[in-house]
Amino acid sequence: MKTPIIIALDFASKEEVSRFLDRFKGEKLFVKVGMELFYQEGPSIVHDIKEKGHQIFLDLKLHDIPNTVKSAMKGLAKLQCDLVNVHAAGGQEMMMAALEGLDQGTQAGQKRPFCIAVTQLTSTSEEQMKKEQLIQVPLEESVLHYAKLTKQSGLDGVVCSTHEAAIIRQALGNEFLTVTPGIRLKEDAVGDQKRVATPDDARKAGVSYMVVGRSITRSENPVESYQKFIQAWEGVQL
Ligand SMILES: O=c1ccn([C@@H]2O[C@H](COP(=O)(O)O)[C@@H](O)[C@H]2O)c(=O)[nH]1
Repeated sequence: MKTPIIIALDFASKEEVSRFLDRFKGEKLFVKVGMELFYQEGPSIVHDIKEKGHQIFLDLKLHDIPNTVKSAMKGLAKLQCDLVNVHAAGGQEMMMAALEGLDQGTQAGQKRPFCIAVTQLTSTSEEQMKKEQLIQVPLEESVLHYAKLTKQSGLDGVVCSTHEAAIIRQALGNEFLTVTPGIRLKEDAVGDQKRVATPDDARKAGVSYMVVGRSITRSENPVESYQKFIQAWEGVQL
């Protein structure tokens, strides 16, 4: 079975990443490199992690004018990650430009990375969205709207919370990826996340991948915590 978990490597240095990955003793993982790590270490961190045989989601959430996003994606394609992303709020023209950049930057014989779009961040509540973004529809409707726009733009899926994953699959099909952060075991601290769910909820909603960060990376025993998440996904009572 493919791993249902993407581990968010929210570390500040490659040494911390190395120490963390070494604990898994060669097990092949799907990991996420986000802004914190990429801005500290640059593209070499992607090469280092790929060399160890792990799959990579490069989570830089591009959001700029179409021409800038296209050029940035052309460069990022050369890193040969498995998954990259943009913000759907950047609009259809920007998302299409992201794909064009990826196509142009992908070398012959290589596979273009999957490209997904962030709908509403899992740290955003409906109340915040209405007050701060002035979007006066239910949050689920806003997420579904962005997901439809993402699909129309030709992208491969979205980042959303587990709570919206089932309606997105229903509307846009099982092939359209739903990648869901905000995953916690019942006993875990929620922190800054607003739309959280358990691995069991995520499996029932049919999500493609769960993203888990601090519950694994800040755990005293990350390997054991990772296994707990897999078991919880499989419906094992912990
Ligand atoms: O809507 C989003 C988009 C991305 N993220 C990222 O996922 C992880 C979650 O980490 P936790 O420690 O499990 O909360 C983090 O890297 C975020 O940048 C997200 O949380 N929500």
